[in-house]
Amino acid sequence: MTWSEYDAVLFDLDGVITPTAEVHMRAWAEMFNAFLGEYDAPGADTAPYTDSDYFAHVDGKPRYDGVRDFLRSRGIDATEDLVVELGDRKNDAFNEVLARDGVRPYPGSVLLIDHLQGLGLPLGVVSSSANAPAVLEAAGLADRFRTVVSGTVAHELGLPGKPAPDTFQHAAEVLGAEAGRSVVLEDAVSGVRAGAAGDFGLVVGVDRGAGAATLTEAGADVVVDDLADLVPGSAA
Ligand SMILES: O=P(O)(O)OC[C@H]1O[C@@H](O)[C@H](O)[C@@H](O)[C@@H]1O
Repeated sequence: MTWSEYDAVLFDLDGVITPTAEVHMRAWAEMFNAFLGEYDAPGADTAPYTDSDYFAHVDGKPRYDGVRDFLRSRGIDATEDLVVELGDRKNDAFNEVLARDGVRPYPGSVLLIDHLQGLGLPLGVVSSSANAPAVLEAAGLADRFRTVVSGTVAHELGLPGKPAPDTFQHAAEVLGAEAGRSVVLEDAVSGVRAGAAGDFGLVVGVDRGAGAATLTEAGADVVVDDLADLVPGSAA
C-alpha cells in the first residue's frame, strides 16, 4: 500500500472503524422480526428477517432508505408513516445498546488511523448514520477526523445517501482532495458502490460479513479483513 499516492482517506464508520455494524444489525433484526410477526396483508412475504435481508437491503444505507427498501422487497406497502415508525423503533434499540455497552474500536483500524495521521494525511468519516458523532465520541476518536459527514449532515445538505457517491465526494472536497486521489474504506455493498460510482482513487472493501467476492463485484479494488493490513510493515 503506497499511501504517498493519495491526498485524503475517507472512512465509513460502522463496521470499518467500530464494530457497531453488528449492533445496527441486531437492532434491525429485533425490530423487523417483531413487526413481521404481527403483520398480515395479502401478497406480503412475512418470513423471518435474516442477515441476508440486512446485507441485501439495509446495510450501509440511510435509516429510512433501508426500511423502505426492505419493506418493498417483501411486497409490503412502505408508507412514509410506517417507514418512520419502524426506523425510529430501531434507533431506540440501537441507542439503548450504545448507552449500555459503549464502543471499543477495532484495534487494527486505530493502528491505521495512527499511521495515516503520522503521515499527515487528512482523514474524514462518511457514514449514513445520524448516530455517527455519538459513536465516534463513545469510541474516543472524535478528534481524529477533520470532517464527519453523517446522515444528519447529508440530510441538511440535501445529499443523496449511499449507494450514491455524493457524501464521499462532499467529504473529499471539504478535505481539499480530488476524488481520484482519495481512498474510500467501506464494509457495506452500498458504500463500496458509492466509492466505485464516484471514481475514487482506491476503494477498499473491508470484509466483515458481506463476503470478499460480493465486495469485489460491487466495485472494491482490494478487499481486506482488517485495516491493519493496510499499515506497511504491520504483522497483523
Ligand atoms: O444510525 P442510523 O442513522 O439509523 O443509520 C443507519 C445505518 O447506518 C450505517 O452506518 C450502518 O452501516 C447501517 O447498517 C445502518 O442501518
